[in-house]
Amino acid sequence: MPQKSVAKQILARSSWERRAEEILQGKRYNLWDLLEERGFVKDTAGSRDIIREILRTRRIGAYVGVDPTAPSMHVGHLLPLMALFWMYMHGYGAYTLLGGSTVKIGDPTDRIKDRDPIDKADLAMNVTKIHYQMKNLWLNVEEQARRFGYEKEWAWKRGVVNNNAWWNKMPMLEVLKRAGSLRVAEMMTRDTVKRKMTEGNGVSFAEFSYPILQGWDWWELLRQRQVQMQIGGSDQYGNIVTGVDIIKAIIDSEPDPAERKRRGPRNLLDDPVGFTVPLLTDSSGAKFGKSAGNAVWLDKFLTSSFDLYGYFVRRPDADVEQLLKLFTFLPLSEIADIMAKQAEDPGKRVAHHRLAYEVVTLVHSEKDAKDAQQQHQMMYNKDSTVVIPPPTQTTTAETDVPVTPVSAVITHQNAPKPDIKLPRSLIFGKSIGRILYAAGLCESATAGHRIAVQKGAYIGGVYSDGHGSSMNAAQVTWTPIKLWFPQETQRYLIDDRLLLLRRGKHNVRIIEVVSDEEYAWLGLTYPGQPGTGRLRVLREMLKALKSGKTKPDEVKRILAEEEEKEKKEEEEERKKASRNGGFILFPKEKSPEVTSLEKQLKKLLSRAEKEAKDQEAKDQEDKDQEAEDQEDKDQEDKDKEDKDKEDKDKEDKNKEEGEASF
Ligand SMILES: Nc1ncnc2c1ncn2[C@@H]1O[C@H](COP(=O)(O)OP(=O)(O)OP(=O)(O)O)[C@@H](O)[C@H]1O
Ligand SMILES: N[C@@H](Cc1ccc(O)cc1)C(=O)O
Repeated sequence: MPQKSVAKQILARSSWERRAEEILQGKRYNLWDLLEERGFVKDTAGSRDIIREILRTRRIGAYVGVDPTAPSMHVGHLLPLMALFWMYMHGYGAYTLLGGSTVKIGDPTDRIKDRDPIDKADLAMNVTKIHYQMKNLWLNVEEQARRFGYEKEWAWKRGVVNNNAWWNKMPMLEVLKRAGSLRVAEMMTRDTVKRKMTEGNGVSFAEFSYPILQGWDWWELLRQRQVQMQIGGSDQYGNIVTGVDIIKAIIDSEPDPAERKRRGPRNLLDDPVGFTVPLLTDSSGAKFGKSAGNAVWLDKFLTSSFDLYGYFVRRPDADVEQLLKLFTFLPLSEIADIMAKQAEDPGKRVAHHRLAYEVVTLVHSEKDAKDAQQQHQMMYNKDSTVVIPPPTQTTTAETDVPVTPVSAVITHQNAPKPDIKLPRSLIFGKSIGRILYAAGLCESATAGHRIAVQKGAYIGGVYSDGHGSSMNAAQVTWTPIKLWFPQETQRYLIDDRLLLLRRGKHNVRIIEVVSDEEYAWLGLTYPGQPGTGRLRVLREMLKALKSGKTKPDEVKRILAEEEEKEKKEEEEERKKASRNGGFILFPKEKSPEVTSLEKQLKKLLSRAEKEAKDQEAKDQEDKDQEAEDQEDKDQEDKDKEDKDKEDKDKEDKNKEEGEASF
């Protein structure tokens, strides 16, 4: 090991020892106390005192595992993850494990019915999506740590691991040899096993083995990264306890005498430990998650920032304080201040808005949180003030706060789906640059080509050479995209319907390839679709004409302008293409929809023109008639006036004559 690294490690160790001492003297808090005070700890595997002591004295690692049974994690997952994030921010190793192998068996915990097997394309999609979701979440945690004043040190460690990494090459014999001494009687007493045997269709060998796989994962992480702790939802208690037993069995069966010597006699502080967090449930008490179909997803494509924000703003008043403790990094003293403000005017839901803001900031971004807050303010909250929090710079000591149970009311049911649909003709016939543009991974087809030349984008899956090479769906491999011929792209299709593209490190698109008919029927268009600009304009014009909002002349003018613009753009693209090395440019073609719309518009235009002319003539007729009527009326009035005057003159004259005769 290089000297510099050794020196750093010695420094990190001595600072940890100093810190342990300060905790002992009460100058610092123990992270375990923070986790308990905030309500994260439900059950423990290992005694609380031992766990507390382990956390004080050792910079251990911890992990939370997630099986990719859906293309996104949900708000329920965030609960054990928040405990893990706290550990990271206090200097412990923190890892999220993606169950690329365990998902193929499926955790039977708390289920009576068998899980439906997951198909290859869905698995590849889920693994990819959750992998990048975890990575992005970690980047956001990094930012939140800074925002809340936790200073990152060299020794902070975090990571995303897929259990494929060991299961793909693990001989069964090795598992049986090392973990085989585990007694099954204990495992037979687990609730899930008992219930499946009495109320369900029995327990399969694979299901029975699931906790062993999970326990072995933990062992691998302990061996490779000092992960001594596992965290999970409270349904995971049985698996965590079995994991502890498996690890002990594996250690006891160590065949290497040197390793046995190195380990020495078992020390309680070396034992694997774990804890479960309370389960986030819906109002009926059902676990909030995929299987119950009541999940609020963390993926923006499945639950928008606006909806995620809305979900937290709608939590019952009685839950909001506890949710602030569980789902935010706000110090308890600040939460107390927020709750005091909330009590002054509960109608303003200051605490709810702060909770929503913090969660969206962590899961999506601060900008998304600000936008969502503004939108909510505009839509629902016209005259109430919503607090946009200033960036927090410091933490304050955590204090004792009683824990209340959390109940969550579910308002959402979102079905998982790929990010985007694209038509077959594009994937099978167009250049990769156009596909990148269509997938929203760059701002133009030309930029897409440039990215391909510079190898800045990747395609997921395994290149099929046509000789039966198949992919391991739970392990997506990425190949740099080159400026290849269009036919090349289709070879990366998974199950003939899914394409995975990535630009840079984290920008991933999961594309479902559908037939052109389905695409047209759904009324979808993609950026750069031939004739799309025209299609949109034609549709708009047709609507405007039908509603009578726009005159035919105006429509003609707009159409001519649009045509001119398209011509210019095409010319520009052609020039750029030849400047950049002259890659293949596909001629723009008119789609059948454009042709049919043009026909409809033409018909409608000529009808509208005729109607406009008729209307004009009618208007003129009406005008003439009106003028005539007015003339007649004027004449009538004049005649009446003349007659009245004549009558009055006559009357006056008679009056004068009468007066004279008296
Ligand atoms: N509602 C929840 N509250 C707290 N923790 C949860 C919740 N849902 C999931 N978790 C925890 O997140 C981790 C990963 O869970 P998992 O991947 O099995 O998701 P899940 O939603 O429980 O899946 P499924 O519904 O398919 O069983 C586990 O530790 C699990 O206990
Ligand atoms: N069994 C866990 C997921 C998991 C998978 C593998 C692990 O090593 C840990 C956890 C669940 O279903 O919630």
